[in-house]
Amino acid sequence: ASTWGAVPQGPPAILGITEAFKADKFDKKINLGVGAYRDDKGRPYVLPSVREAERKVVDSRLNKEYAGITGVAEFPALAAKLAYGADSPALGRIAIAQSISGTGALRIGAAFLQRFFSGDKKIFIPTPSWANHKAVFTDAGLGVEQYRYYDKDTIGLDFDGMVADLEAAPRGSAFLFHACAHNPTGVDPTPEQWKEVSRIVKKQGHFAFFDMAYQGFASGNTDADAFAVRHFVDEGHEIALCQSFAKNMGLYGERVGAFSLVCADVAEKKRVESQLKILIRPMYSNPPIHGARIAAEILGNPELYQQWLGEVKEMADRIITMRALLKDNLEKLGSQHDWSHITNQIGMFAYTGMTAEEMEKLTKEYSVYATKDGRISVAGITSDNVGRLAEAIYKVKG
Ligand SMILES: Cc1[nH+]cc(COP(=O)(O)O)c(/C=N/[C@@H](CC(=O)O)C(=O)O)c1O
Repeated sequence: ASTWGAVPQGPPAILGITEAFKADKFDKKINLGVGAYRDDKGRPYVLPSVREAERKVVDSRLNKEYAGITGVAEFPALAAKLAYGADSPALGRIAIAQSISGTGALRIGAAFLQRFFSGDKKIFIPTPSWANHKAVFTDAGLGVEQYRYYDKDTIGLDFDGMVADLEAAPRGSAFLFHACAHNPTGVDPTPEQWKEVSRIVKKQGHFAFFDMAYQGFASGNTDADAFAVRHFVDEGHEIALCQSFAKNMGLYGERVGAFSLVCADVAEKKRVESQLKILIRPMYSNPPIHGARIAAEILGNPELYQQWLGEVKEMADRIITMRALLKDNLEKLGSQHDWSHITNQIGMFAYTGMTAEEMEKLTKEYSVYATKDGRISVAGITSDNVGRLAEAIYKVKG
């Protein structure tokens, strides 16, 4: 038999939708499957502040030497300031390493838990969660369990179910929380609900593991989007945090992110950071330098930082406007459904509440491409296609 004769064919990944979209010849086809921002003309968007920062980096004619294991020197501390707040008293006791974007941060965190977590080597993730979460944690050797999160009847948060599952889990369990812009539902806890979750997590001695892939991109305000993370730290939780700069800086393919652990004190932070290095070195040794230099240039340069804040708010505002336009168009067509979830939800995605069959019809009959779970990437909606999208949804669902 051949060397790899036993290797089975795997199922198509999420990117299967993009292939089908590309194959569709209809000139008014709409792609709502891709998890990346698009401008109002449906094009990928390179932020001007990123272009400017990149020009500065290139003009500085830096060498191409290895970064340290924890990344481009000035980047991690700047990423921590963005997430935790420049004036956070915790900054000095946070162990942090640059990562290969958000996925890489999740993988470092999963591997660290697998190696050092004192509780059960498993993590509770929301139902539903990002399609890749389960595989990242499982491949790192962690068990994965679910907690209730989305309520399909209200197309909102099943807060009572979430609380019940937090209470029912064994003391000292690890829980994954989406810090803002929950993927795929777009449904976030309110600040009041986050305060209640923090209280229960503390009471149960649970460990809070945050995935913050959309800071600034959700509400348009980097501080507002970091509320949950900062509240938990203020309440004394020693959290884990995964950051991605894919969406909020549009650095998708540059793979810029960070993984951090809030420690008890500086001595613990030093020990933890030493173990992060021991874990990262055999994983990929050290991270790519170009994207992190761009991000550090933006985060470290006051003018560029202000320019970037404006641009990330523009992206968030366009998403918010498209949500409102879609809801208005559906109502103008005479749809009797309550579509308020489309504008109540936040971030890149909207959970329409449509069934797999309805999503199938949207694709087959109207060339609207999206995942079967009813998730649409709002970034794929433009002023030009929102009318046709509303008509398609109205014809399929009424
Ligand atoms: C919640 C969440 N966490 C982490 C990531 C990883 O992003 P990275 O590019 O590694 O920084 C993504 C990406 N989500 C979109 C893209 C993808 O699936 O890869 C998506 O849901 O389409 C998330 O939605």
